[in-house]
Amino acid sequence: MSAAGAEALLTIDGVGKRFGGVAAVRDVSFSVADRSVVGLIGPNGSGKTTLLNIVNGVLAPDRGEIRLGGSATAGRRPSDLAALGLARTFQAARVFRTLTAMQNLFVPLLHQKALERRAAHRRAFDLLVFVGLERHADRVASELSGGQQRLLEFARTLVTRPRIVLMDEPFAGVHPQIKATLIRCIRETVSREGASFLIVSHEVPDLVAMSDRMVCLVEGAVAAWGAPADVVQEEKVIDGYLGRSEEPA
Ligand SMILES: Nc1ncnc2c1ncn2[C@@H]1O[C@H](COP(=O)(O)OP(=O)(O)OP(=O)(O)O)[C@@H](O)[C@H]1O
Repeated sequence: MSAAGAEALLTIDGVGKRFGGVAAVRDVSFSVADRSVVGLIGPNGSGKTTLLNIVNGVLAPDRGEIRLGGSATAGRRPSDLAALGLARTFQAARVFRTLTAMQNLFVPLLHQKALERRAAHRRAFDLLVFVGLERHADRVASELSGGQQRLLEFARTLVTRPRIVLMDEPFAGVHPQIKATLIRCIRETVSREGASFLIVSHEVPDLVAMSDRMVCLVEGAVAAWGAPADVVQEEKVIDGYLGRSEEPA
């Protein structure tokens, strides 16, 4: 059995990626279990987004393997991986700006042929209620605040009932109240829908509080992996990312 674990939903095993002379990701292994939240931390330029892009199928790794639900993802395009249950949110929220909040959820639902119109409408509204945007159902997405667009983007990822959601900096620049809503929605999606999350964030205390496992990358390599409270106390994580607080003389 590899260090990354045998029964995980997502397994990242010995993955590496170079851009010319830069080793952006170096021999990275960890896993995301079913129904769990994994927090991914590390300083700027440590390879977090590159790793998400590899998991998502946007970039091909130079070495190593990724398995989703037991199947190797090599050679699969992002759309194939989405069909296998992988969803993603981005640093800048991606919504259909000219559609209303309701239409943002309803339109992708209609593409799921199994759902008839009335059922799609009900599910779209339920998702709006879930993220607390029901009062804004008829507002065009571009008129929503940045934080509200982030909640809408999150609701959109749930439309397909993903098994795992990759999130890149979901809390950056977001009002504390919206952040609290997002954290509640993430945890409830784990418990209600059985989904898992891999979340990149610099908001370390929030990530420690909400994650089941954490991994820290420093210069593209895993500096620590394990229980959040342990990871943030690792020497390599303190030296490479968090720094030390001033101690009284
Ligand atoms: N397309 C690319 N071409 C060349 N170098 C790249 C490319 N993408 C990323 N890099 C380099 O790879 C390294 C890792 O970058 P990456 O964006 O993955 O880090 P990050 O941890 O996500 O950073 P941040 O926290 O600032 O978003 C950096 O040195 C970056 O400059």
